[in-house]
Amino acid sequence: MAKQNKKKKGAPKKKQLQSNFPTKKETVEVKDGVISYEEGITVGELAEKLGQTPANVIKVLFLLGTMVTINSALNDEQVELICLEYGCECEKHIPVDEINFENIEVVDDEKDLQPRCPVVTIMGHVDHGKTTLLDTIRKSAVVDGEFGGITQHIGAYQVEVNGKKVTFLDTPGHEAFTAMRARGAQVTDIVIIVVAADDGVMPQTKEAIDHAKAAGVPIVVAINKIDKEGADPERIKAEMAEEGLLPEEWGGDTVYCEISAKKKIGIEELLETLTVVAELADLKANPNRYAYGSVVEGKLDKGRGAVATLLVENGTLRASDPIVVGAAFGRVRQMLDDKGRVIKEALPGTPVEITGLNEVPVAGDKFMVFESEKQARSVGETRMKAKIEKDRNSGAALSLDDLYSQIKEGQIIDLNIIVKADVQGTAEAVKASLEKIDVDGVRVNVIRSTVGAISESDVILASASQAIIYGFNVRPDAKVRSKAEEENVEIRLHNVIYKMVEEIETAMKGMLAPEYHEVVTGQAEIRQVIKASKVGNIAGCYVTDGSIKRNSGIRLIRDGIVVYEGKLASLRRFKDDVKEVNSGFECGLNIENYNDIKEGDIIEGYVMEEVEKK
Ligand SMILES: Nc1nc2c(ncn2[C@@H]2O[C@H](COP(=O)(O)OP(=O)(O)OP(=O)(O)O)[C@@H](O)[C@H]2O)c(=O)[nH]1
Repeated sequence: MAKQNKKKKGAPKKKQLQSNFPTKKETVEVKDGVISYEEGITVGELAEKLGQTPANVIKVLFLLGTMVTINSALNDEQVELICLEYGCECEKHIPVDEINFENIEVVDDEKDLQPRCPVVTIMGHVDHGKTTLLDTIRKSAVVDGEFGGITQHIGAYQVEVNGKKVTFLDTPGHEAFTAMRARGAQVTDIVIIVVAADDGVMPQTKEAIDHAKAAGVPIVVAINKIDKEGADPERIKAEMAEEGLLPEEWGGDTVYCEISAKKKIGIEELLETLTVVAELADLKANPNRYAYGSVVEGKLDKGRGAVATLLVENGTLRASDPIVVGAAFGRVRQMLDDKGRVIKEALPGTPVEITGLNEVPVAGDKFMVFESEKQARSVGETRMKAKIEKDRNSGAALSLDDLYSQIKEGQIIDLNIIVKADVQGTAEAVKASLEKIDVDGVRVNVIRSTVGAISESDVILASASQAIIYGFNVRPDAKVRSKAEEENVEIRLHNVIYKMVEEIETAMKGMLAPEYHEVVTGQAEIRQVIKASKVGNIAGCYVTDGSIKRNSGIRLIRDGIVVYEGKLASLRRFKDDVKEVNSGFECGLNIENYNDIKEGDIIEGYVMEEVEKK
């Protein structure tokens, strides 16, 4: 026993981690003259596929300055070079299991399993006290003096009850729960259904019961607001019993706790009950494997880029792990726990916030850690392509300008739209407003509505489905803009929903005749921030694209998000005021009435040009 206690807790070394994928090799269809290979192919294996001796293959690489042996694993570039030498094409094969990792069934050996903490969701009718209960529990967990009581919102948090951890999903209500389940993510182990003692079983209480039952998870009923006058817990029990949740004391098997979330009555008992229910559920996981799990929340952060809250379901997640999350990929750059502390590893049942992904994933997406970054990248890219393919909406679409002429021709037109916004709420609001547009002959299809900067994958999807991209408080960078030009994809940028709707409606009615339209003149990158007492912060910039004009409008962009829109207060080269600075030159500038600039920010200049009426 003593020996066990001494055993170092936490995760084993990387080398000892188990893979999440079955080891059996798939049979791969062989095409003439094309060598199919998988990640980690060795010199010997490739030689055999090419019908060469390993010595020949070793020689090819030797002549290129690389020493290998028969058992060395080759990277993609080396495989390509060798195949080229023998006049063959090569094609990397990624096993289906890896691409569709949602479907793999990981089976752990009983001996590897260790108890893990439960994940709890709180559901119940409006105003019955879900949010108050979540807050009270969160605060109850903060030990005096610990981190000054600071907790950050990452979508989930953990508390400790008698030395055992319990994870709470921080989004009350069953919408989040259902959305996750609809995406195949069942992360909740226990559901607390909150019922107000002075109210009773209401429609959403019933819905919550249905959802919990459908998910097959244990239910704990929290009768809340027992401090209130008119509170009648016995009546609640009777009403809940009618819904099939017979209390233990009445001979059933549902545990009831009487609490006041506001007055902090019965909270400890409720938490203890959760640990007991969790123990009965015998929740276990294997920390000795590569991590996988689900996304609780995804967002685009102004300073940190794509940020995701992940819940580790099995395995151990560690900083710098190569990871695929939904269709995004990257390396876990920074990993924070729910208290905002940087951590190096996260065990099963733990919620963490990570950065380092190339796109923002959505709640319910699955994540999987891979053994190499290259593997993560190829799986991520394949999944992105598949996602684009899936999102692709058939049907002809068009640019806003020629919408009317097509409507006049009497065709029913599909106007495909991709919405990108800085926050989830806006993305949803924009999507909803667009879908409400009602003009004869036009069907508005929002084919993608996500949070994040406008990316190349959006342009590719737009090009494939002839869609228009609408950006809300987000901007394409120069690379994305040139890709859009190349693909003839229209990107329209707005920050007021009704104006966007108006624009589309007028276009539909054939009245789209903008007097002016915006032309981006160029972009500059802030390389240095110089503090000057009189005029505020001066941005030392390098013009990366086009030109920046003294009199133009400007936008300040940070990680693809517009943080400010306004005018320049000055534009200088060395000590002289200038009218324009071209690409490849440095300049100093400051923004009228705005000081919060940072190194790495992008200044985008634009002018309004009159458009000839057609
Ligand atoms: N007296 C009393 N009031 C409570 C208690 N718990 C919550 N309340 C109050 O009830 C109201 C609703 O509580 P919320 O926690 O916002 O309820 P909710 O279920 O999260 O509501 P929605 O987010 O709208 O679904 C608030 O005014 C709370 O202060 C309690 O134990 N006793």
